[in-house]
Amino acid sequence: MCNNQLHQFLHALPKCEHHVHIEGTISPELLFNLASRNKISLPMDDSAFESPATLRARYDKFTSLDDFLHYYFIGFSVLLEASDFEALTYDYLSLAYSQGVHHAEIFFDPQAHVLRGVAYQTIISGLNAAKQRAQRDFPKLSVEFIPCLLRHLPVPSGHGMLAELLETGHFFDGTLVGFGMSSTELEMHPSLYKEIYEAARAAGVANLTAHYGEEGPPDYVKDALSLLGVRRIDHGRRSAEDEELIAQLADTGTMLTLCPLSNVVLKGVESMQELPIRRFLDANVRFSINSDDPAYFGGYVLENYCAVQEAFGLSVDDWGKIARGAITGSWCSHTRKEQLLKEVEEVLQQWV
Ligand code: HPA
Ligand SMILES: [Zn+2]
Repeated sequence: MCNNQLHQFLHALPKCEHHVHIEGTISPELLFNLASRNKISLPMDDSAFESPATLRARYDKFTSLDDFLHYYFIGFSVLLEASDFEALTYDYLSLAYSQGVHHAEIFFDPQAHVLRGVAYQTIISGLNAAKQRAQRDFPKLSVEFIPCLLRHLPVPSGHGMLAELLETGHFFDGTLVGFGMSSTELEMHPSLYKEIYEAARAAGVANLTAHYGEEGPPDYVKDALSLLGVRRIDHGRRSAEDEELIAQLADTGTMLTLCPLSNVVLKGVESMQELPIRRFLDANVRFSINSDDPAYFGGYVLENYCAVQEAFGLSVDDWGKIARGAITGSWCSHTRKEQLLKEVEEVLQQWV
């Protein structure tokens, strides 16, 4: 945990999380428990799966996004029942709330679950049950869900998943707040997904996002904006390498959902200090700070805030700018944004 004198302030500051994969919140202990309860066999030929301790030790040695994804997809194959998704989501929400998260937009990967025989309805009923329980228990918390397409699967499978999601009507009844895309990035150019995003837009899904600029070059971010019509970029870290793109992001108010600990653990950067946090702040690029896959990357939202503070020594004014930007970039109602902004201003006033 952060020893910096601003730790208490960062804890108290109402935070928005826009980039957490619910499947990335499974601890090694829970993973082994669920594997045993649901009779899912873990790979016998990988010594990392000998015990929770050996698995956790393997997480310290990730070499890249794809190296992590290999473990992430095996890890979430232990989720079977709606109650598994409910418990995972409720536990994440209670931990996030204890760290001062007041608005959470949670990713999940329906395509991979459906392909291994877990119905979309099973997943969503678990997520919804957790949301209802959390909103009852944590009155200052709002929760939204965003399904992500997976780029390592064939493009036609993505078309099929979008069609299934559209048929449920869940984009228009408050169940799903937007539509995203994740998984492997290099060589997965946005042009491959143009028709899928066009179909989503044509059906009336306005809140579109995609993971780009995590490992891929700034051109992927530019092309995601122009070809896919995304309103937000998940990660977007490498946008800082292109001055024109920085200006475009600032002018359009496009939010980047940065994941600092994730970038360090997956070796996108050698150290936290290499992240373009100061550059984005100075250029008025809106961003939020997020945990991505907290069970794998050594920290939830507050640990990410503290790590950024340790590396950059930001001021209360800087954090005010980050907090307001994250609220403005959230996918919630105008009224909810006003509430969140009020809560942030109350905390900021105590610290000026
Ligand atoms: O950081 C990520 N990047 C891409 N796909 C992912 N799926 C879970 N986490 C990630
Ligand atoms: Zn992610």
